[in-house]
Amino acid sequence: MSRQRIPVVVLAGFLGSGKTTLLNHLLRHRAGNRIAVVVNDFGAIEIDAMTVAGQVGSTVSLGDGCLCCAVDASELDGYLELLTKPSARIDIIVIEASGLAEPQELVRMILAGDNPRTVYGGLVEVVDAAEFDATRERHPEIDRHLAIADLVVLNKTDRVAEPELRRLRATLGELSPGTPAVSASYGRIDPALLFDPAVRPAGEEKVRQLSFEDLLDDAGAHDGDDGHSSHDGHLHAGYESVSFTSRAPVDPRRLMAFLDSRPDGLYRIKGFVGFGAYDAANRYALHAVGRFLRFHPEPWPRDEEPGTQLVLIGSGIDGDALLKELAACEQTDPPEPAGPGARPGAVDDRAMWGVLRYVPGPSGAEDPDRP
Ligand SMILES: Nc1nc2c(ncn2[C@@H]2O[C@H](COP(=O)(O)OP(=O)(O)OP(=O)(O)O)[C@@H](O)[C@H]2O)c(=O)[nH]1
Repeated sequence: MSRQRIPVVVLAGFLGSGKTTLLNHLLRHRAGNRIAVVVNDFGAIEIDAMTVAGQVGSTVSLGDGCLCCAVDASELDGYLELLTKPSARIDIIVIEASGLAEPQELVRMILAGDNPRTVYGGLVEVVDAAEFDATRERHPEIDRHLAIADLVVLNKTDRVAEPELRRLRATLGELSPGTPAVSASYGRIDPALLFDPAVRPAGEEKVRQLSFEDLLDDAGAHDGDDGHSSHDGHLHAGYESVSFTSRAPVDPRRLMAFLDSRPDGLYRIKGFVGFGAYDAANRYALHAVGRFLRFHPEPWPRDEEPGTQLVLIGSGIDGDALLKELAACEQTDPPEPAGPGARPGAVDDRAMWGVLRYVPGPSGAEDPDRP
């Protein structure tokens, strides 16, 4: 089976919105993952959490200044090359955009990069609930950042009363239509929004030292997350996850119609799709984050029966309705035959065109949905 691509997540937000706090939270709750962080300044990152765990092998500091100014695309590619060396065994890369950096530039660089081991993992925009109006006045460009975000984290909700939060959520909904927004205090979002628990070879798990994370997890059983009270919100609050499994082949046109009209709030879709006779040799790894979508065909593993397995994650989504819509994508009729002159039994290739549009080419396809 081919090695999974490493998601590169961009973490953005204005000065003091809580990016570092959120990053530290992810580092402590990384579910066995090795996270590489690319930051301007290590000052506030809990290096202890990384070194005691001994699981974050590679970290790169970009020196002072705005990330986008400091790094051109070829330099960023170089860092990503380093961090994605198989020997580093990194599972996810988080790039913290400095307060003033234009996240759009960074996202473009990642999408334009030609590293076959990475995949865009989404732009997470952290918003300070208490300072949102003032920040918007000083930095109107925040509207632009929100418009291209894949996930909005409305942070510091502990500092704002519920009616005000409702107003903020409504404003975010207008500025970033369709983008899921999760509320948080101290950046405590569920890491499952961004990455999956690591699946490691059995031997490797045995040699893993007791990590800081394990200790925190033990403490968490008594004290609640991060030592804060557990009364102010369960980690899983604010989003929903549903799984779809089917042995029936999926109709490519129907699936594309479903994906093209995927509902507001559906943040991630991941898994594998089988298109039956339309491509019997391959399964298609599906990776969607926000409006970004990719398919990666790969041969079916020898011991695996063809089928489709997808996980959908979002906030404010109707899980049952989504599962019904996916079930309606199953092929009910025999595949359309190819036109006259084709070999007997051949199916109509055109059915797959919509899917193939999202398969990266040899030079790494630009996302058709991005400006
Ligand atoms: N009350 C409250 N304070 C928070 C929350 N999240 C972060 N803070 C505090 O806000 C301050 C700024 O948080 P950081 O995580 O450093 O913010 P940042 O976005 O990384 O800041 P820069 O790196 O300066 O852009 C710190 O003092 C945090 O402890 C929250 O949800 N509630």
